[in-house]
Amino acid sequence: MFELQVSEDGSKYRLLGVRGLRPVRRLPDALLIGVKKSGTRALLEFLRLHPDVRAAGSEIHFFDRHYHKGFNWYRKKMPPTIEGQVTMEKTPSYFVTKEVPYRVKRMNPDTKLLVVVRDPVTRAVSDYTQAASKKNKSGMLNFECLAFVKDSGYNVVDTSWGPVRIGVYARHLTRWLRYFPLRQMMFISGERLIIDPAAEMARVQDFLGLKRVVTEKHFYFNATKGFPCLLKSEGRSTPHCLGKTKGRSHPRIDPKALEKLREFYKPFNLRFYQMTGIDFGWP
Ligand SMILES: Nc1ncnc2c1ncn2[C@@H]1O[C@H](COP(=O)(O)OS(=O)(=O)O)[C@@H](OP(=O)(O)O)[C@H]1O
Repeated sequence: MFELQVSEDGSKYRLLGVRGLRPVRRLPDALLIGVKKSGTRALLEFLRLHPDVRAAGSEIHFFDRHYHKGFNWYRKKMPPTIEGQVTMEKTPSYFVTKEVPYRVKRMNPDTKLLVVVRDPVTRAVSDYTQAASKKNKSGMLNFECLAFVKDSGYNVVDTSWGPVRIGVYARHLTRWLRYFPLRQMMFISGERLIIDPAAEMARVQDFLGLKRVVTEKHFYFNATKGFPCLLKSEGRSTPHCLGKTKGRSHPRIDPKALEKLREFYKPFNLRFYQMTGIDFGWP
């Protein structure tokens, strides 16, 4: 029951003690790969309530931006864990970045992959709302101008615009399925995560092989915020909600533009339902 660990330079051996009792930084067992603006922060915060889950707090962007720094750099960004605990990281851009599936497979072909998805139309509006909140408002075109090709009268969707492109989930998933079997991926409805977080958490904990510790007793619905919030969590004795950048009010968008965007997404959504075997029920 003693563990030998190779030191950083690979030359010396050190006796660590009883296997698994000393917390060490490990590469993630599970990744929350997306999708941006679908509820990824909420899911990660809910998972962190579990004593057997340890997750990096911020988005590390290893597989899309820092890959050249190597796996050891990435490992050092992870929280220390003891054996049996699940190490996690979330970076929502992983789902839509071409190179990422291959790189994750190289790290560990058994990595479990979690994907939160939300109606791509509201997701696009949420993405736009975030971008607009960062810019000075006068410098930002309105949603309708950005989502459609100029002078097309809402008839041609601009698929090169990030907030639109990200929502074509079937296309991104096709890439992941070249490297990972579907059974290694779990899809979580962003809508259900708001309506019934405990039920979604039960499924997620099962998928990760964890005891169902996070249950309805951890949540309450905060009517002012309009979202489920947490009754208690590690290091906090008082109830709290996610920050004010989560659950922003969205601008009014021309209903005709929204309708056209819904039409655009329909075949991709149906394809996504077929691929995952889940009907997400988006209008
Ligand atoms: N419990 C709870 N509290 C607050 N917000 C919640 C919650 N559950 C899901 N959501 C939805 O999460 C949306 C933000 O998604 P992400 O966390 O994935 O955004 S990000 O990609 O990390 O920026 C955010 O989008 P907006 O409503 O557009 O701000 C929320 O709708």
